[in-house]
Amino acid sequence: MLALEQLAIAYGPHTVVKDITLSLAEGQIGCLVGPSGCGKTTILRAIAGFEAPQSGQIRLQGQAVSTALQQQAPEQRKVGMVFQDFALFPHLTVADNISFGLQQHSKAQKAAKVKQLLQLVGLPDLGQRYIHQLSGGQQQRVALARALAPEPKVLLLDEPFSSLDAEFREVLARDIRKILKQLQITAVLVTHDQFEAFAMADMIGVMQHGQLQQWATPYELYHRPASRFVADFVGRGVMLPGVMLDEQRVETCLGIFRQRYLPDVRAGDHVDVLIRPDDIVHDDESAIQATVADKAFRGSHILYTLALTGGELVYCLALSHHNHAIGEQIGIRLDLDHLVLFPRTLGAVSGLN
Ligand SMILES: Nc1ncnc2c1ncn2[C@@H]1O[C@H](COP(=O)(O)OP(=O)(O)OP(=O)(O)O)[C@@H](O)[C@H]1O
Repeated sequence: MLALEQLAIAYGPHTVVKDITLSLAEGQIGCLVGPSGCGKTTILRAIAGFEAPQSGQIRLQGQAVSTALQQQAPEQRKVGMVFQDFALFPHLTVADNISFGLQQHSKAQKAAKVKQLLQLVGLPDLGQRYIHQLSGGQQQRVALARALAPEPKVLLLDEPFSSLDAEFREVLARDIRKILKQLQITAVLVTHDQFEAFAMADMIGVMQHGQLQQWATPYELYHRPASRFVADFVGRGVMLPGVMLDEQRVETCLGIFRQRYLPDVRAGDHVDVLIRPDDIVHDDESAIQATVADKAFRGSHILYTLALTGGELVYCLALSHHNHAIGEQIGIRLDLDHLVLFPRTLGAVSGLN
């Protein structure tokens, strides 16, 4: 449905998007995450038709719409956009905002469309309100309805939730995902917030310096990060130092772990093993003791920061009835489903994020 093939985009002499290849099937939701300035918005603008490629191409429904030589005009692409600041018209009602892009439709068609979309975004009774009479979340739903009104094939969402409260964002992201899935719309979301990406996306692309580091499902990205950068950027975790005993076994201060297929490592190599908070299990029976250095209450869980006897810090996600005070010693064991490790290179830091 949407394919970016070896896409590069430059502003003057600076190539800010480099060799991006990714694709989404019809109805799939993709998400681009990465540090500020890594090129996420530039990619959205190129898909919408506002930036021309330096090389490579963009295909929509099999047809090349952007190449270095030719550009289909933005209004012919059937691509809708939802922005961070909503960009709604304050002097128009909700209904008029939604029907704004439907100039060629009759009054009755517009009214029917507005009614259907208000229903879809969960605001059936708010058509006659003005924008300032709505909450931030309601405004974002109106912005979504307005973008959906012309029935786009692809919807682009640029940090659509960033002005909303953190706890509310994930809920809205889930709701919007349901709406997009119901309509089978292909969408690309740009966000800084990985939890928003997890809540909404089928596929996530992690970008750094204009390049795509990994394009994978949220599960794969979290459990099988392709690089140290992705491991650091997505989810919490620490890198625990280890030494390879042979090509399949690594020794760490939490024990010896084994896996059959590991990257190119040999006996004696120094590595960093990625440990997620859910890999560390609180176990009173365990001989391995750790000291609670910090704790964060998360409702059903407590996220502990634990100091191991050698001083290394790890996270542990424990059910919240396992309530321990800072300074207390608790038993832990490592429950690794699979090993993610990276060869230790000069300058690599193992630490918390
Ligand atoms: N119109 C422009 N002219 C020149 N350089 C630009 C222009 N727009 C963006 N850039 C540069 O291109 C790079 C990528 O910008 P882009 O807005 O795509 O990043 P981003 O990942 O979306 O960042 P953020 O998360 O901060 O929004 C940045 O270095 C930015 O300064």
